[in-house]
Amino acid sequence: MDKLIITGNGPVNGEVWASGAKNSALPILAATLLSEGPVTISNLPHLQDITTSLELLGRMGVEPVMGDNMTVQLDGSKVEHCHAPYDLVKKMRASILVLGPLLAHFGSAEVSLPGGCAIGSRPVDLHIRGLEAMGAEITVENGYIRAKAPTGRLKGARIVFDVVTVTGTENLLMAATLAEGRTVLENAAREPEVVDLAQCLIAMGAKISGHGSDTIIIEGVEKLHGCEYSVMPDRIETGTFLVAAAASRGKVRVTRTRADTLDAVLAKLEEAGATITTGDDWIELDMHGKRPKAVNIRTAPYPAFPTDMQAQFVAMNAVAEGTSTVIETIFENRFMHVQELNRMGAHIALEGNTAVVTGTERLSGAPVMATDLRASASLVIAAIVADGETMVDRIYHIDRGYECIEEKLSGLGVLIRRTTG
Ligand SMILES: CC(=O)N[C@H]1[C@@H](OP(=O)(O)OP(=O)(O)OC[C@H]2O[C@@H](n3ccc(=O)[nH]c3=O)[C@H](O)[C@@H]2O)O[C@H](CO)[C@@H](O)[C@@H]1O
Ligand SMILES: C=C(OP(=O)(O)O)C(=O)O
Repeated sequence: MDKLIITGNGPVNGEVWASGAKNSALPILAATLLSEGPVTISNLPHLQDITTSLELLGRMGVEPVMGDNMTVQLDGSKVEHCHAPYDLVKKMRASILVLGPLLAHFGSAEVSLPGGCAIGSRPVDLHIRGLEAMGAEITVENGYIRAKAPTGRLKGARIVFDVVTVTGTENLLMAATLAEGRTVLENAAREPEVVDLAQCLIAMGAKISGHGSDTIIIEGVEKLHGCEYSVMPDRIETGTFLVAAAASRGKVRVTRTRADTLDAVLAKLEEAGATITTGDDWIELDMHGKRPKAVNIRTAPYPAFPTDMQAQFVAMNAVAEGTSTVIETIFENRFMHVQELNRMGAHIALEGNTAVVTGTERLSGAPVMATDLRASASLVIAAIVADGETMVDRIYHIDRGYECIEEKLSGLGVLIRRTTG
C-alpha cells in the first residue's frame, strides 16, 4: 500500500496550479449518459475517482475516447446496459450520479446502493424520493436500486429537498432535463459544482434557470446533443494549498483557479492573518512569516464554509495562536483526523460535532493513518509543519482527490516522497 513520507522543512513557498474539480467532473461525466452524440470534456483531473467513473461508463458500453491533456469524449447513445455494479460503486459513492441520467434517457436503471463511508452514513433517500415524485417506480433489494419510468419518460415535478444535498440536486437536475414538462427543485444545493453541471447541460441543449440559487427550474426537452465543455477549477484543492501555506507561515500563488468560489474560505484565511490578493484566475496568500491565528469554523452548505475544507483548517488551527472551535454540521463522523493529529502532538478535544483546538507552536512527525480524503489532506498539512518525519499510510484516499500531490507539493518546497509496498 502506498505511503507518503514528509519531512517538515519550513514554509510552503511558490506557485502551483489547480486541477479540474473532482466534484464537478464526476457529475459531468455522468451527464454524458444523457446525450445523443459525442460530449468532449476537458480539464478533467487525473484522479482515481475519474478512472473509476470512466470504467463504470465503459462497463455500460460507453467507451471513453481519450484525447490530449485529460480530454475525453463520451457518447450516451452508445449505452448497452443500464447497470452500475457493486464492485465499482463501492469504490466511489458518486457512482450514484448515473441513476438520474440512465432513468431519464433509457427509462430504467439498476444501481448498487453506495453504502456508508468513513465520514458518515450518507443515505440516498432524497435522490430516490425525488425520482419517485417524477413518476419512477423504484425498489431497493439485494443492495440494488432498481428504477423504472413506467411510461418510458419521467414527468416534471415540484421537489422540495428536506436537507440540502449536492449529489441529490445533481441527480434530479440531470433527470429533469429529459422529463416531460417542468421540474422545480427547491432548497436545492447552490455549490459551484452544481452550477458547472447545469452549464454543461445547457451546452448539451437543456433548458435550465436558477442554478446557483436555491430554486432551479428545468423545462424538459426531448433530446440532448453533444457539446464541448471544460470542467471548472477545484476549489477544495485550491483551498488545501492555501491552508498549507497559512499553517507553515509561507506564501503561495495558486493559478488556474477561481477566487469567487472560495469566499468563505478566503475570509477565514484573512481572519487567520493572511494577506490575500486575487486576480481573474489566481489567488495569492502571504503570511509574512507569521504564525496563523486560530479561527472558529462552522461548516454548512455553500456559500457558507465547506465541510470539505474542515479537516485542513483543523490542522492549521492545531499550530495556530489561540483556541478555536470547529463545528461540523454536515457529516456525523468527519473528525477522524483528530485522533491522528493528536498523535502528532496536537491538543484537540472532541465534544459531539465540535472540536476544540488549542494551538501549539510545534507538532512532531509520527506514523499516521489516512481515514478519508480530506483527513489525508489535513495529515499532510500537519506533516509539513511538524518537526521530523511523518509517514502517512493509506494514501489511496488522497489519490481520490489530489492530482500529482507529491509533484505539486515538491514544487512548493515540501520534502515529500511516495513509497510503495
Ligand atoms: C461527489 C461530491 O460532490 N461529493 C460532495 C457532496 O457529497 P454528497 O452529495 O454525497 O453530500 P450531500 O450534500 O448529499 O450530503 C449533505 C447531507 O445530506 C444528507 N443526505 C444526503 C442525501 C440524501 O438522500 N439524504 C440525506 O440525508 C447527508 O447524509 C449529509 O448529512 O457534497 C458534500 C457536502 O458538501 C461534500 O462533502 C462532498 O465532497
Ligand atoms: C467527501 C468527498 O468526496 P466524496 O463525496 O466523493 O466521498 C470530498 O471530496 O471531500
